[in-house]
Amino acid sequence: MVLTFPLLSEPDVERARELLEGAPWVDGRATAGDQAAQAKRNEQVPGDAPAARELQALVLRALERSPRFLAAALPKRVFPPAFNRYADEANHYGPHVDGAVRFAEGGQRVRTDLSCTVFLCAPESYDGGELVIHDGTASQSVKLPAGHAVLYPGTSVHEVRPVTRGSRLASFFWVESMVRGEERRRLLLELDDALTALRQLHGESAETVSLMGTYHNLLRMWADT
Ligand SMILES: O=C(O)CCC(=O)C(=O)O
Ligand SMILES: [Fe+2]
Repeated sequence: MVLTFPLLSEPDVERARELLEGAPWVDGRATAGDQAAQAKRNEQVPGDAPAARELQALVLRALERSPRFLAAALPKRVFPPAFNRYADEANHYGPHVDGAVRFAEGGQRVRTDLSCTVFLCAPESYDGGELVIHDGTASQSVKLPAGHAVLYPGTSVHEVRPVTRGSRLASFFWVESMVRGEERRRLLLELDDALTALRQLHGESAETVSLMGTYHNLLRMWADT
């Protein structure tokens, strides 16, 4: 499932762009595995740079307050958000898969059940730069307004198309979910969404309480906390 949703406020996006303008940038290949490094031509901010630290906190705060993210990802651990730029010669990331387990600073391991990109530039300000997610036989091309996020299966082959004008700034990170398995997460999200819609239509009732119980009992059965 590929899900898009607004995440960062306008002031957050502005602050992010301001910090990234003055941040140090290094070759993105430094953090890629062998296959991905061959496909990767972008730049990233080192994770320990002060700008990255402030921005990580900004993105994590927004994630904690996003009902859509919480309902879809059912997060157990979030890898510290990283920041990338595609422009000029370092302008694309060819088809690749993300490593199944990422090692964060301090030795924490995060299984990459879900991948997320938060777009930080207005789509009109650059050409190209679509994130293309290949899911079996179907492909989905995603280019979102500044501050919007896309959450997609960590299992997918994906790529960032060349940026041919301007530059594309983004935050990207991975999420280990409490619920293992895309299908289970999708069922829970569908149930959650249907329940919210039912409540809006008819208010709370014995039936919505009962369905709410079913949701939590499924989550209790599947969650690994
Ligand atoms: O820039 C993006 O949207 C995705 C980055 C990516 O796929 C990666 O760093 O593994
Ligand atoms: Fe990737």
